[in-house]
Amino acid sequence: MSFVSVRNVWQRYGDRSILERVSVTAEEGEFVSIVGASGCGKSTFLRMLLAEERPYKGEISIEGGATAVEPNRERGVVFQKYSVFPHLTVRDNLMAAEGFQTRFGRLRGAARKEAAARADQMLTRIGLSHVAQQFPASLSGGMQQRLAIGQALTAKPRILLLDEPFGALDPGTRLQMHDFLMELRDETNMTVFMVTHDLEEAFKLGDRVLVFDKPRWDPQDPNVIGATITYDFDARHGGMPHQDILDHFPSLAAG
Ligand SMILES: Nc1ncnc2c1ncn2[C@@H]1O[C@H](COP(=O)(O)OP(=O)(O)OP(=O)(O)O)[C@@H](O)[C@H]1O
Repeated sequence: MSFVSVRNVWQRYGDRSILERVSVTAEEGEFVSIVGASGCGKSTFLRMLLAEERPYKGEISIEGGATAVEPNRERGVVFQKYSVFPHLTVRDNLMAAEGFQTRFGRLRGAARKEAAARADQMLTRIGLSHVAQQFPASLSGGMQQRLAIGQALTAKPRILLLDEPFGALDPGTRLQMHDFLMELRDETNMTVFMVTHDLEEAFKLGDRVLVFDKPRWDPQDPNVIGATITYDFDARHGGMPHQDILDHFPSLAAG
């Protein structure tokens, strides 16, 4: 039995077909990168893994059970896009992520002190110690992204969903965050699904790279056919280099 199993999943909004016949499995600890043209349903796929929305058709299961009825951190699925709370300071955001791991969602006494120490360590690792007492809205886009990643990672989820997590970062910070993510992944054996528009990043970080694309076009009505997984590349052991993919799928370069 696979850790994550997606079986013949379809999604529609009104009369628009977004995804169709999506089937894929992932083992625990796998890092799955997802690429594809803009608007082809990659974020929709992540939202269904989170159980934020239900598929129109088909089934998604995690460890053999259905995904949660509602987004639920206790199930161990965390989406970096939604993790930051605007009414909490940067430091409290990291503390709050730890709180989700406790049964009652609140840390007390010694546990709180230890969580505070870990939050401070995380602040150093993501380079936000100097803004610990500020609110997220006062941070730059790149800093907000770092906070979201730090917060999602603090929860040590079993499944981490990342939607273009490094998009707003300068190249140096981006490389640092890559290293940081890989370190934490090794420590926790979490399973990661990451959407990115950067093919090089997809192949560098991923064990696999899934390509979402429309298998065919209806020129009369482009909305009638949804996207699906057209390729599932092995990115380890010298899997197909991303340059070759660019040659085959120039549309991916445009993102
Ligand atoms: N709740 C919704 N209701 C109606 N349409 C939606 C909804 N969510 C997404 N869509 C539409 O579904 C399509 C797929 O959106 P989605 O965000 O999943 O694509 P994406 O591949 O992640 O795109 P991008 O790479 O640009 O982020 C888009 O055309 C979007 O406008």
